[in-house]
Amino acid sequence: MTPPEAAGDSVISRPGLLRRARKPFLQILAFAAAVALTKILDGRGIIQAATPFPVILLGTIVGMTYGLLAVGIVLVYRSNRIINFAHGQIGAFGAAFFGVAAVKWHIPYWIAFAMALLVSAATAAAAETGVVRRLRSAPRIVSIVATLGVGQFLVVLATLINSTASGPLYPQPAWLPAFDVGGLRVTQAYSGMLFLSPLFVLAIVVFLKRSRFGLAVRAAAANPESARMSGIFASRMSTLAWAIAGALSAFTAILTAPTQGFVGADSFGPGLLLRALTAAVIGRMQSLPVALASGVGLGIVEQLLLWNYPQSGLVEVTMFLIILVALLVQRRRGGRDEEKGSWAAVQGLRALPEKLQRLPAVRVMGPAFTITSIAALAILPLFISNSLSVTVTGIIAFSIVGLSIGVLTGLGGQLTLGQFAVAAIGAVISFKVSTSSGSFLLALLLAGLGAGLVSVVIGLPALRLRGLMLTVTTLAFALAAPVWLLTQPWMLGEGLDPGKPSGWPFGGPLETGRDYYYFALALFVVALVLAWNIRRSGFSRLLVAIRDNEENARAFAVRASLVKLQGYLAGGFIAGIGGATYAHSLSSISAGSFPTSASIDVVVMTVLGGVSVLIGPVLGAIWVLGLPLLDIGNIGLAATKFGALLLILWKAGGLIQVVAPIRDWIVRFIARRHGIDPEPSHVGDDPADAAATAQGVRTSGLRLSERAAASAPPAGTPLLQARDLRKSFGGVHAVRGVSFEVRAGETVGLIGPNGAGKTTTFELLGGFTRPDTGQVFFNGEDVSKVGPEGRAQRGLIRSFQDAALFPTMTVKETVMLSLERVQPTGFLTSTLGVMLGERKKERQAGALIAAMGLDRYRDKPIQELSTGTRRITEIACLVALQPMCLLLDEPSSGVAQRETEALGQLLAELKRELDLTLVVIEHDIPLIMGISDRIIAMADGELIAEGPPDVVRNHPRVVDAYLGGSITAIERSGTGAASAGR
Ligand SMILES: Nc1ncnc2c1ncn2[C@@H]1O[C@H](COP(=O)(O)OP(=O)(O)OP(=O)(O)O)[C@@H](O)[C@H]1O
Repeated sequence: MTPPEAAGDSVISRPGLLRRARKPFLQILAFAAAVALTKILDGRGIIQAATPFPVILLGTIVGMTYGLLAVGIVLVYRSNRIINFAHGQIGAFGAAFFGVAAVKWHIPYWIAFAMALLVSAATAAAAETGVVRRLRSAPRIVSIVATLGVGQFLVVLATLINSTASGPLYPQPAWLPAFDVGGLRVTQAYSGMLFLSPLFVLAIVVFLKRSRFGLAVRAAAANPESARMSGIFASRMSTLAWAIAGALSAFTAILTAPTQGFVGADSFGPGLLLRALTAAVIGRMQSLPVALASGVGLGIVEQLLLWNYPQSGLVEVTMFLIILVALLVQRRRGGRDEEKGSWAAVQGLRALPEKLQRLPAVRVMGPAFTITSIAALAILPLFISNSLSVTVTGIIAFSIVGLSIGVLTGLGGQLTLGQFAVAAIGAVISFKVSTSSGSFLLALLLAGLGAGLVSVVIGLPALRLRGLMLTVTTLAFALAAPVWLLTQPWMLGEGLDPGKPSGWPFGGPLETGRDYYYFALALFVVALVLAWNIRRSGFSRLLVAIRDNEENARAFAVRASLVKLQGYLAGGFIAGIGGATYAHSLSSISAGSFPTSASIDVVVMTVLGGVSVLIGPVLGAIWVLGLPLLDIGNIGLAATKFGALLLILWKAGGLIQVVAPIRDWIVRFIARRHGIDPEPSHVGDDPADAAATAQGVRTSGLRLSERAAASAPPAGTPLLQARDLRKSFGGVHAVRGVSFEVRAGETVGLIGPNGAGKTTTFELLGGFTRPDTGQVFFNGEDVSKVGPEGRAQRGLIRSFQDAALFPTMTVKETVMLSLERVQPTGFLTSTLGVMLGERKKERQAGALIAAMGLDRYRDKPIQELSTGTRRITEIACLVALQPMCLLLDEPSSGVAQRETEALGQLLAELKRELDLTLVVIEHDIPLIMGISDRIIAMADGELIAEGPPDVVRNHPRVVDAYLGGSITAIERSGTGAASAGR
């Protein structure tokens, strides 16, 4: 086991004066660069006049607020790996409380101040325990959407408790000085920001660094698992981190309140959050001081821009660009801060067992439901007014954009918050093309393609860095689009009439709301078919595999980056169609038609409906946009605003989880009428049997018809070579100059105590980690610069210690995924619904599953299998991948002791059947000694012995490395794994 990358390095003290001095030095340098740049721009007349000092001072003060908020965002991110969208509102709520305490109850300023900080801290802690922690088994995006709900709730609550004390009426901090600098009046509140903020952050840093709690908070954030093992309650520490963040937010809000007009919903909405997020991103979501300093820097940049170009929307664009650049220059991070597939929690409809799926009555259920719904939609205009048709058209357009989120977020697992802005691009293109060419069909096609390309461009920076980076870039885009991009004269300018579809095949312009409604409905059906094609095709398998376990997908030769980009393209295309549908329904469109809130609403809507199913976004749109149409007054509003939050807390998978039992009930009814047991045997913890599998392999003649392109070299020739590989993680030298060679047809065992560097060596061989120095040769080719998927493509395939595979995919889907190496799925054919080769893959997967004795589990999701059965499934996948050389990482881990002998037989059988070369890491000494031709032993990152099992077994350095004990004794005791270092 290797520990997760230590998060939070930056506040943990680092040795060396130079290192410690580096950051402030860089900050001073950046400040000097900014001043120099200002001077240069000034000299060239790009900046209007010499920027007065007060502008910079104001920037510093405002920047402090961004910095403080950024610090809170980083704290929360480090604890739960989520972005808290209620962060600003939690502070605003504290500020509202402060208003009441200081003004109504006449409590002295600083006492009320302390009380307000406590209120916000408690609110944040409550949000963490009541909402975020409840949703911890669901994907992070659900928690994020829930924090949006918490934010909305708090805004309403804040307005309820305090609607009087705001703006100039709001108390200024007592005892602090107020003075003038040039034209700027530094009020008491500004003084507070300027002088108290650094002190407050300093106090927090000292608390985190010096106190027992602080240490625990950092330890829990860096590695919850090991923190728990050392007796720290990780969850309590994360509550504490939220509480600190809440207090910080209140601190900011109370001091900024007197400088603002009214502390309303928008004052703490996405705009403010984006500035804070930008600062947090520059701090790599890790470092508190860098986040604070960046916030100040951004404040100065903002004031400079506003001073020189008032009202131009340049601030948002600059933030967007800064985020892009900050992400692009950041080093690729280890993927270990990823969540492990928790998508099952939002699964809407469980896959039905195959024999049920085959029943005609069950088969027609889906299409019958869809056709009935569309027929109902088609006759709807007959019963509603023309203007209501226009409103319903809007719902349809939102649903189309929602479908695109279903693809990107539901399948791809990437949260996008800028999809309505992407839709806006589609709208503009559709307007331009239709007015210039007169062809609405061409306009729609180009609208989709253009929006798809924009979506790819926004996705690019987030491609390298996993986690929530797409969320950040897309949010920035959602903010920059309406205030700058769309207002440009070459986009929408002041606003324009988008025109109604006319010409072939529409006939005259679709003037009435009803006519247009049918057009929108037709586009909805097109988008629905596209999204459906994607969901049922091999392409969705690729997306889901990457979402569930990117590393493993790449080890299975899936080109993760390409697939993600294709996902962005497909999602963008559908959003573009949605944007065009929306635009032409209106009589005039402007930047204001595509507000940031629409991008966020459409995500909330999709998650609310059910992100994991096709119709989720439609259900969500009906709830969020349809309910308020009913004449039920505030109930409708309450249902959409707070109902959303409550619903997600109740069913993380959204509305679909509420209606799913209806489908299951109907299916059970049909099954019983056909005499089929609807609940097939519960096989979860009854593991597949390695001995039976070995027998199956022996008798089945496993070779699949297609062979991978490259053929294996003759036995005995060098196949895999490691040359002087070195890798350090910080101060840990995991691998120190390892060289060895594996010849075709060999089985090589890699042994060594815990932490010897075996897994890291595998990562280097497989291309998952770049070596500091050294090379890897495979089949005569230097593959050192080739990524894992490229190496897998060439036939060098690795397995993982935990055999986690793809938690939400079924055994059949997983095996079909591994057939992709030899029979790749086409992106275009998938989206167009041409399911070439799917049947064949299904047949081959079926045969392999049967040969491996996995028939009982074929429709079970991987996460419901025992480790032993997962191992066998993994081996089935490895066979389907048709490797030349297999790197197996502890194949016996999780397999019962009595099964390991059979496992050895199984591996030998596979090797013989498939002409494999094997490199195996094993702690089970009898097993590895039994199957290997040669053993390589490692300790402390170095190779300590190499040779036939008998020689290595008695090698003094090997004996020494195994805790000074005798490896033969370990072997005899039969508990190799336990005593060899576990
Ligand atoms: N990403 C990483 N960040 C920091 N340290 C790491 C990382 N990966 C590995 N290490 C460290 O490198 C050393 C070698 O780890 P590695 O997992 O390769 O050993 P191993 O022999 O495979 O051990 P095990 O048998 O427990 O799997 C360990 O000290 C580990 O803590």
